[in-house]
Amino acid sequence: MEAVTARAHTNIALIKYWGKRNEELILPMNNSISITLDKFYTTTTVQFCSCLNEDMFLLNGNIASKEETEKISRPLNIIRKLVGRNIFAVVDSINDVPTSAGFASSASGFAALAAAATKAIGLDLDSRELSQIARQGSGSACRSIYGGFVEWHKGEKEDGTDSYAEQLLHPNEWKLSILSVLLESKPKKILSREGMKRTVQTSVFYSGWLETIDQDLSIARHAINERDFEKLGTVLEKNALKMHATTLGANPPFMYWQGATIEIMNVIQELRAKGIEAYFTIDAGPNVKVICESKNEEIVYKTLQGLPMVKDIHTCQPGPGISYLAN
Ligand SMILES: O=C(O)C[C@@](O)(CF)CCOP(=O)(O)OP(=O)(O)O
Repeated sequence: MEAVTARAHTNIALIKYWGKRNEELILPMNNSISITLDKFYTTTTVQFCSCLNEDMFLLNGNIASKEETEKISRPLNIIRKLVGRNIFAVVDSINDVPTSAGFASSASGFAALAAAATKAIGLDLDSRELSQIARQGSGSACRSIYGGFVEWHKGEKEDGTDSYAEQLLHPNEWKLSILSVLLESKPKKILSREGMKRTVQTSVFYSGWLETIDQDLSIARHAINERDFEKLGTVLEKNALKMHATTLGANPPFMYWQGATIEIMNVIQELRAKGIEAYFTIDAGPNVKVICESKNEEIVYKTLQGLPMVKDIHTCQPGPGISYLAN
């Protein structure tokens, strides 16, 4: 069977996915909204062969660990079931996501895998169907199927057939700047999957997260529709702070922030006090992503660049959804 190569880009959540209602099917407790980025992506080539008796996974040129291979076999098993064939594949993934960029490559990785593997086995799925396969690799991956501004619908059904992502706005429609600020920090100990599980199960603040998430989503949708940056920035910063507040109420409590994280948060709020509109968001780690309109990108960059705790800054804009490359 022919090899197929697909590319998918990383995304950054503006309204966070934080908590599952179903761990096995990776179904979220709430909708989330993200921006797919232009700079960082994964390129994945998949080739099925009846000559194989298990999946083989090459990650950045090296044979992947058994654990990493098991992770990619999950979506491949779904694809095999769709076609009713027990056929295995060679998966060759290259992440153009420098670890210094402060982004996880799982979102772009599972989106590229879903796109390449379905085509390689002879399926021709639409984006919504692809997002449901990517979702079962890693939740946030479903959003990377699309470019620009994307919403992941949590769905209500137990089987997850109504939990998929769709595009809210094309990447060329709103040229925001996203600055990923890499800070001097110790490696993070609690991965997002474990962090959100502990939070859902034990956090006294998790009910507050769920009570206000629909309002955050509605504000964000309107802000994106109206290209109202102040409205979007305000809600995304609040949403990130609420997400991280839930971790403090977990048992045992935990915190992704480190000293440098809080220093950057203060710098951004001081910039706003001076009239430079910039907002921050933070995921499951100490690094900060700063969002501003392109007209302010340079002044925000220069403000951050000189700070002692800043190790690296990568500037992105909204980017494309999946694409297929010639082999
Ligand atoms: O991206 C967001 O909405 C917010 C987060 O990045 C954390 F801040 C969660 C990402 O979670 P993910 O890695 O997708 O978890 P999985 O489904 O357990 O693989």
